[in-house]
Amino acid sequence: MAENPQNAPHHTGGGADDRTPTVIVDDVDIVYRVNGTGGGRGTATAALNRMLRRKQTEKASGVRKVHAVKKVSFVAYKGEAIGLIGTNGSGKSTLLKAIAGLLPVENGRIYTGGQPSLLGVNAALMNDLTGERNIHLGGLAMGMSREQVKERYQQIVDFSGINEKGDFITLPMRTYSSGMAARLRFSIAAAKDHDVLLIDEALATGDGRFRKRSEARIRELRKEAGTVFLVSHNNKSIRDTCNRVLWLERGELRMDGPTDEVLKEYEAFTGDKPRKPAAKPKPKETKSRELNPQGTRSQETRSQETAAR
Ligand SMILES: Nc1ncnc2c1ncn2[C@@H]1O[C@H](COP(=O)(O)OP(=O)(O)OP(=O)(O)O)[C@@H](O)[C@H]1O
Repeated sequence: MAENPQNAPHHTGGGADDRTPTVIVDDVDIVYRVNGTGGGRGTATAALNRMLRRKQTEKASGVRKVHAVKKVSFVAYKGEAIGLIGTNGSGKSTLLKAIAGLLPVENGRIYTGGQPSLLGVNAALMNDLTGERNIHLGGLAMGMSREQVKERYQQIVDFSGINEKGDFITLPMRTYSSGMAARLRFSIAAAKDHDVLLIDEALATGDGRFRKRSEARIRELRKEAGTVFLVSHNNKSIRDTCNRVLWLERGELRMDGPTDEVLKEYEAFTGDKPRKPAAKPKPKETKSRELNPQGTRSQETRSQETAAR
């Protein structure tokens, strides 16, 4: 990597002693452009005007910008498993895609050491091909040799658990449930040792047993000196697998640090678990209500109020 990691902001997470950086995200903005949000049509004169006034072209032709990631900076190191959390639409998947090189950045730079692999619930496998063929093609697409794929084939099938309920691996993927397909995708990706593995909600679709297996594999991948990024709304999965958490909110990096510290703040923010136990309600005071940061009452406050009635 060309950039000097000293220039990048310091983070409080950690665990890796050798501190070899694998991903550097330096002051990155990512902007989507959505076409066709304006009037769209118009007269030939209006079209000519748009062409002549280039500065106004985007607005006039109905292109709307969505600023999905704003001035985000961090450095990821070998051996780290980093959870990306944040409420819906906060920019987690967008940032992951940009690290994978699938989205351009508007400003700033992303440097990666090694090849990042994005494993998402939408990762492309061929629906009309059997699970077996998809394992072969997926393995080759990730850069494994034919021999390596052959060698690991059975391990992938066993890990996925696809054949636990019958010989499904020789059936086309379109006959799989969404959970089965997600398991196969994860199993293919996890068969390879990755420099940087990016996982987007893949664990959400598997059942409890599969999730445990996957979490164990993520820990293994960390030990094998890779870096794992995990986007998830399941705080338990993040707690069990990650040593560091980045919290994005409205596209901005709100917190970066050790898992427990960040999750504690995040849970207080979302109202999942209030930071402090709520004070005992005074029976006659019905007007004052504890609000969480979104302005909604927390579950606990509500049940205390109900109990007080
Ligand atoms: N293809 C797209 N075109 C335009 N805007 C998009 C596109 N994809 C995402 N966005 C917008 O970018 C912002 C961030 O979206 P993103 O999917 O990265 O959030 P997220 O944190 O992964 O959300 P979730 O937890 O719901 O999956 C949102 O405002 C979303 O509407």
